[in-house]
Amino acid sequence: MIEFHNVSMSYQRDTAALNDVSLKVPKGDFVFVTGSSGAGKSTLLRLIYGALTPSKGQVIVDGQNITRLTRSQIPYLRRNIGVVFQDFKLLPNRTVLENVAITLEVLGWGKRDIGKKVYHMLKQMGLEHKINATPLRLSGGEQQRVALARALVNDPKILLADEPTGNLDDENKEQIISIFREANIRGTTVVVATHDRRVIDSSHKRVVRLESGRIVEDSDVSN
Ligand SMILES: Nc1ncnc2c1ncn2[C@@H]1O[C@H](COP(=O)(O)OP(=O)(O)OP(=O)(O)O)[C@@H](O)[C@H]1O
Repeated sequence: MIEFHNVSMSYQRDTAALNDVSLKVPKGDFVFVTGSSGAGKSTLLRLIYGALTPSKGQVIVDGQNITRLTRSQIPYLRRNIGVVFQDFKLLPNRTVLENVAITLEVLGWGKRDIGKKVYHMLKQMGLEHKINATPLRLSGGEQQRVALARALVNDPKILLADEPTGNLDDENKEQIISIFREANIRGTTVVVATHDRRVIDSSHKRVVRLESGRIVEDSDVSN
């Protein structure tokens, strides 16, 4: 589903954010990417959804070499990828319902189907009573669940999440991780960047550890 072949990425000359990274994430896998601040976790995720192109090497996502995609092809790649950003990136002046509906509007869904699907998704997230609230009136955990609902509402092939449990308490963390697990059981390939040791240890999933832009540990023996 996701393949990195000798990928290097430099934002500035002479400093590599990723250095000769090779990695395979098969369809249906669940992987934590960990490492200290600045290790390259966000860079690795950005390369998967085509926000960056590698300075060297190839990135293959869902059979497509993203290095070769034109700018106009990137939105088509992203239709299959749900992304949860470190800072949520919710639209502050839109309601919870509108924030989640955007994913389906972009895909051209009809209004009635959007309403049904979004309500169902928000109910699953325990947010049905907040559909008309705006994000600033929500707690951090609730905002995170709205961001997750937006990323998952179209059942994407891939879910990418950057530090999704950052400022959450244990109860909220557990809730977020179980949403990832359920999406994974439904067939979504999940890649989560986190430095949260407790979340990783309690999940018993594959762990890829980066240090200074290189993979220094991969718990998957087949890689
Ligand atoms: N937009 C940018 N311009 C220049 N350098 C950048 C940029 N984004 C990241 N970097 C550098 O690339 C390296 C990897 O950064 P990245 O954000 O991928 O790390 P990270 O592991 O996600 O860190 P964190 O846990 O703090 O989010 C760091 O040295 C960082 O300073």
